[in-house]
Amino acid sequence: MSRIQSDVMRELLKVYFIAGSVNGKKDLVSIVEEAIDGGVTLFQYREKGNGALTGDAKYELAKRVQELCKRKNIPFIVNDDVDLALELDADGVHIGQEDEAAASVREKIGDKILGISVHTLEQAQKAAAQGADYFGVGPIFSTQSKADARDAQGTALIELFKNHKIETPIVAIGGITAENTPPIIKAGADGVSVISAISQADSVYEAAKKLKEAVFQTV
Ligand SMILES: C=C1C=NC(C(F)(F)F)=NC1=N
Ligand SMILES: [Mg+2]
Repeated sequence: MSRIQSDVMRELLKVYFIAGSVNGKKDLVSIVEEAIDGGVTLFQYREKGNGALTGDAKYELAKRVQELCKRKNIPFIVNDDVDLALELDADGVHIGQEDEAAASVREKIGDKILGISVHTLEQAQKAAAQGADYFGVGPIFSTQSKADARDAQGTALIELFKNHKIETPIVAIGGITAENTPPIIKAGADGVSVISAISQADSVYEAAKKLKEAVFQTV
């Protein structure tokens, strides 16, 4: 296996759904199935926040969601927990600046997908040098999903990266909805990632479908 091509990565990032057991109104497997049927292109298992699962319960749920993603041909990414990603043979991991160093994660995961949250041009340049396959950039708008989120930054950082000819695929995150997606894509993001806009929707299927339309209708 070799590292993912950036044009393939850009396609996967179009509608990137992120969720764990605490984010939805019903069981995670049903939510993820509906989201994928609605048009989600990539899934990240992020088990975080009050009441988040740990240990065997976390492993069992992750395995069930991974099996669903396999059936639906959607890559399965694990947030933060590199050991869990390796145990499951997940398709990749996503890490933040305060998680394990990117170089050592790349060492452990081989050619799997490595996503890194970046908040400055310097962090982006460093992350690219350490083998990031994509950047998570945000929060674009204020978010309810991350207790320790930084201040909302709008699309400024996406535009800065594009002006500096950063080649690494970029997915925006933070308070994103179908309504506020067009300017994010226009600013140069390859896709949008969401938690609540899909996981908290009355119709998960419709929310995913609307988000996909918002991304693909923005030229
Ligand atoms: C904190 C995060 C920031 N960005 C992303 C992603 F959208 F995948 F890039 N995932 C996270 N868990
Ligand atoms: Mg993290």
